[in-house]
Amino acid sequence: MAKTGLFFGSFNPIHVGHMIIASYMANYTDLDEVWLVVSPQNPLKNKKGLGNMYDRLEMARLATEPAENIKVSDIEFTLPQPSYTIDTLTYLHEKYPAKKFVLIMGADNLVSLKKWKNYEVLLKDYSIYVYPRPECDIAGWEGHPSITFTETPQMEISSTFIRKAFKENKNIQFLVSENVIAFMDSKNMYR
Ligand SMILES: Nc1ncnc2c1ncn2[C@@H]1O[C@H](COP(=O)(O)OP(=O)(O)OP(=O)(O)O)[C@@H](O)[C@H]1O
Ligand SMILES: O=C(O)c1ccc[n+]([C@@H]2O[C@H](COP(=O)([O-])O)[C@@H](O)[C@H]2O)c1
Repeated sequence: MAKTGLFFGSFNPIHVGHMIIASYMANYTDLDEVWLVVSPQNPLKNKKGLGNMYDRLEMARLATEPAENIKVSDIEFTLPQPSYTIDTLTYLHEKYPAKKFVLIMGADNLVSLKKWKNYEVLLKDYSIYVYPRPECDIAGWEGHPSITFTETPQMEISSTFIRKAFKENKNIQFLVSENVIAFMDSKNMYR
């Protein structure tokens, strides 16, 4: 059964930090592929400054185009908003019965997982691959049967940083793919 890792995010825009994680999970774990699931709106985040979801999807597609085992998904675009991960997983499970879905998340998300909708069901029914984030205390989660801690390399960068830098006309050449920068320019995004 194909094992597919799901990496959820706003990707506003996608940056090298996201790409390192997707690439590590797709090539250095037992996952066969990774899907970047573009969230129309994160249930715990403010909508202000959020780029159009189709533009965010296109940027994620452009950035991952060269990687055969990384794909992008717009599955949450048609589901009720804000998108709760458990609802998306349930939907995907029904739509793709031949795939085994694994949730990918940062240690920062693990710390707040108990605030997520139906997190007990999520932990009971799905495996979660966790990548490290600085200063995140994962105490209490060690040895949990559904959780695998990975040694994903870390790159401290955020989309917020990228949007600000781009607005100020600073160089983001090695932080965002060239074709994504061209797309942001052509659409006059984040200015
Ligand atoms: N540099 C990074 N290293 C590891 N994980 C990251 C990094 N940046 C973001 N993530 C994680 O990737 C997922 C998707 O991120 P998201 O699209 O919300 O980006 P972000 O860079 O945190 O955005 P923003 O700055 O707009 O809040 C989240 O779980 C987030 O914690
Ligand atoms: O399901 C939930 O209750 C829930 C609560 C917060 C976040 N999420 C998911 O986690 C993803 C990453 O969140 P964040 O805050 O680290 O960007 C986000 O895109 C959502 O899909 C999900």
